[in-house]
Amino acid sequence: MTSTASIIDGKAFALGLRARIAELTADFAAEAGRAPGLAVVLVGEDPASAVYVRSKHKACVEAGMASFEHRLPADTSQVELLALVGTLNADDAVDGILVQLPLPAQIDENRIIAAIDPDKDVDGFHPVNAGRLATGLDGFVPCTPLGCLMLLKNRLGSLSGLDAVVIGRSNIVGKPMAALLTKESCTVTVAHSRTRDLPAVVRRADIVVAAVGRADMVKGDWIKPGATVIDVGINRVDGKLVGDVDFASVARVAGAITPVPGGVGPMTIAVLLRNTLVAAHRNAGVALAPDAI
Ligand SMILES: Nc1nc(=O)c2c([nH]1)NC[C@@H]1CN(c3ccc(C(=O)N[C@@H](CCC(=O)O)C(=O)O)cc3)C=[N+]21
Ligand SMILES: [Mg+2]
Repeated sequence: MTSTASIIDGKAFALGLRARIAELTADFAAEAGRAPGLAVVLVGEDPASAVYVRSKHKACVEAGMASFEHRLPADTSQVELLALVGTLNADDAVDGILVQLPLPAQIDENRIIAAIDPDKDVDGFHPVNAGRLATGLDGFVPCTPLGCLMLLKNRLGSLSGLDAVVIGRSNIVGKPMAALLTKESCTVTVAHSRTRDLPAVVRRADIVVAAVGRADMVKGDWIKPGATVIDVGINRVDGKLVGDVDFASVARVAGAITPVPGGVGPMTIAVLLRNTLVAAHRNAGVALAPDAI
């Protein structure tokens, strides 16, 4: 007999979150006399990046936030981009700054991230925010892992004591995801390209978060029956979007699974709005209840 996993509808969850954020945005605007503002910087013409930037802009406007888009040519120098970041850091209408990655080869991404005011770093990529997360201080948490955590808590309630395996160790997803799950009292394993017998490691997990960037890598026979599987992958194969998880085989074994598209991706954008709203409250000195979102 084959069972079928529940589908975790990230798109629906994200829409609910965005509606709640829109309400809180209106409250903020009434109190502060201005809308929260997000600046998004896109360097070059990468079509996938242009699509993401457009959906971020649309989500911002729908939530009642101000969206400032800056499109720079592909041959922009590092000095020019640093100057723009400096201008945005100093602009009181800008609560959050997002510089779309990847950047062209002549620009050092780490230099740009380090130049963003940590208190406007709504991506949570600045080393100060990574350090705050690692040490349990308030700061900005990267949008994708925080979105994954929200889906997990919505599905499972308490995560305390669960075995979690994060596949991938990037600064953007794997490392912050592991930190968040550790904070939730999971027993966390970070697996990666050098992990020996990855299927055996994944088979121990109650929670699997796949963030490796390899289409359909995680197979059904790696999954403990009933496990919750979060697929962070966004791979384009023959013009189609596919995750890091082989959905067909894993859905027969898992208890719940996120689809691609419609799973983690929409949560990333909703959390970006959430972080921008939090930044606006901090920058304007307006209180926001800790459990408001
Ligand atoms: N500084 C920076 N911050 C980012 O957060 C950032 C970035 N750079 N560079 C690129 C990645 C990628 N990313 C996604 C956002 C939304 C979807 C999303 O909404 N995906 C939809 C489908 C989109 C489609 O069909 O192409 C879904 O999964 O259902 C995906 C990916 C944010 N990123
Ligand atoms: Mg992000």
